[in-house]
Amino acid sequence: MTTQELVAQIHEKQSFLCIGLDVDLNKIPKHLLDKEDPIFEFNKAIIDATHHLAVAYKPNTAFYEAYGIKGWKSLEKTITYLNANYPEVFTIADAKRGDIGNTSTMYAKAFFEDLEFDSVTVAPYMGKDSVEPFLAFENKHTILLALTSNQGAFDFQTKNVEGKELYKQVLEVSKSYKNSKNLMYVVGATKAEFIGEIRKIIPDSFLLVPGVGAQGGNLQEVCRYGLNDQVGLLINSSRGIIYASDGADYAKAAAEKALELQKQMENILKS
Ligand SMILES: O=C(O)c1cc(=O)[nH]c(=O)n1[C@@H]1O[C@H](COP(=O)(O)O)[C@@H](O)[C@H]1O
Repeated sequence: MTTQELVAQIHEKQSFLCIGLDVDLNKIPKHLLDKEDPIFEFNKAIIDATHHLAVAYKPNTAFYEAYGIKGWKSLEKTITYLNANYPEVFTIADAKRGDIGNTSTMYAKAFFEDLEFDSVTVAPYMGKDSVEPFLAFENKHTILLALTSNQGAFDFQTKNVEGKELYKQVLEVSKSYKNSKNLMYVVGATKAEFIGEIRKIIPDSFLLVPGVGAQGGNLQEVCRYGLNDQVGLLINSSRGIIYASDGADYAKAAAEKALELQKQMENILKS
């Protein structure tokens, strides 16, 4: 998917919501556990109930890999279902990959060619030759971890390296990578006060912002600093939406939570 198509979808739905499909068998409604593929059944119902309110879906691959081959099958069924039924939505494989060049190419093939995701999250730690193999794929997007939502972000990411915080070095240096137009960046909603500085370095890039809902990030504050001419934000909520209810009404309850966020986004876009 091109960035222009993503932006058009945001305007049409008046939403820049990304729903995180982080499916934990201990948290989904008990009646689904009798089904052949409980994870896919859960995802399908959530997607069907929310696709008009969200512009992106982000399965975190850890929640699938944890269940071995069965989990990987559920992931494959989920992305195939999304691409077949809702081709307008932007899909993110939250896999946080990155390795030496030839290995990164294989990771990129796994998520872009085999599973046909639009994007994948990538860790910048191994540098240029670990990121560029992902960027080589046309109309696919590499979402680089810049400033993450967790407390451990302060261990390294905000440390001063040659006169500048490390996350700023990541932003600046990555702009020089080949095909850097295919880059987006992860910035945690819990780090909203940093977004103004981040926008000075990457005014035009899309930011994937996880951490609203369960982690306590504030949507209004993120938007105050993060919105740009083409909106430029994808706000992710996982647990806050998909586990709104653990009863038979789980999909309806998820849609209600998604609607709350979409309404706030619509108001922000109109103001
Ligand atoms: O790359 C991510 O998506 C990510 C980066 C980050 O800094 N913080 C963060 O929470 N995430 C992911 O975003 C999701 C957040 O889930 P909730 O806290 O349940 O909304 C999880 O899949 C996390 O792995």
